[in-house]
Amino acid sequence: MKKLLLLHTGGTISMHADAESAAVMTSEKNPLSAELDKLAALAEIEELEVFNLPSPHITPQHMLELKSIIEQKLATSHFDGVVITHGTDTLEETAYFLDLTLQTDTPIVLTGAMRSSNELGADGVYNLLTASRVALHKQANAKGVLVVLNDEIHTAEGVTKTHTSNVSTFQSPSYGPIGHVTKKIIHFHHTPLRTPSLPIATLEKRVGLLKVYAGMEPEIIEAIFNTGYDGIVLEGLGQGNIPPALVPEIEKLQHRGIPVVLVSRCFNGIALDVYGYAGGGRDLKNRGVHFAHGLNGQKARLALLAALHQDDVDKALFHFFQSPFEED
Ligand SMILES: NC(=O)C[C@H](N)C(=O)O
Repeated sequence: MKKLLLLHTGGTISMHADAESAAVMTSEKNPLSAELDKLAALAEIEELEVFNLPSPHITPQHMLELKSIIEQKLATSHFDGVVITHGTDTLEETAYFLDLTLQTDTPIVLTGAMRSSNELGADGVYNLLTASRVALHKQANAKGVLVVLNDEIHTAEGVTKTHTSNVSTFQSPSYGPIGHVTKKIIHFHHTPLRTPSLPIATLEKRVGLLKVYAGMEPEIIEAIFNTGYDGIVLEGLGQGNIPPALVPEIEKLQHRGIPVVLVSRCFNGIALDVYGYAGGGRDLKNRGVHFAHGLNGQKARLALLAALHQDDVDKALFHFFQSPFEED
């Protein structure tokens, strides 16, 4: 029989709606634990409650702790797959952090739910079942960390939460899902390219994320670096541009050795060094700004955070943000 490691971290999938107020609340006893008989035919399950947190309470420190537990479990016993239940609000960030920092071919699949355990149409147990089927499937090997909800299989790198409440909230805007789950078969139709990994053991640095807007005031950036950030990600405009008033602040950051990474605030596409005007992508690249090539802001923030913890930060920034995208 196959072996599955099931790790709970909290989120709506582990919550219930209060009978009186209808507010969705953290459950003392995880409602999923009473449903494990539904997975019994698939595998022998080892279940562990790592946290019981709503996902807005999850920090990179929790992600690091989760990563260490996975490493330790995979080093001491054989598991055919790992499933992690997680709140959906920051699920993509934990998935991407694990994808960046873990080095294993064992399938690791995150799942969650949009409706809590006792709500009509609750999607948690169903998502847990399909995520487990994917994690135990031989084709899930060596595909990096995956996210499975609503019968779709997404990569940690591509996926994002796109809707506040709809059960089909998880989408990969640039590439679509890499596979689908049906009642009978699991159909992988794409093989993702693996992202370069940035292994880390500790977290001491701070990286901020700012959304750029028309007429953005330079004082915001000044305020950020006066409060001790080690790196900044800007969600720029369009193909990767910012208002010219911000450029002197970007220069100050460069002089202080604080790396700046640029992504686009657009929902789809890649930030690039196309425009040569003041604050345009070409101008920013010439000033040493790094481009995150299709990552969204919250994931670029984690990539920069991980890069800042490498022994040779410049090499890590180049290795991660530049070299994989250069044409021969
Ligand atoms: N659907 C969910 O899981 C949302 C919840 N606020 C969480 O992320 O914990």
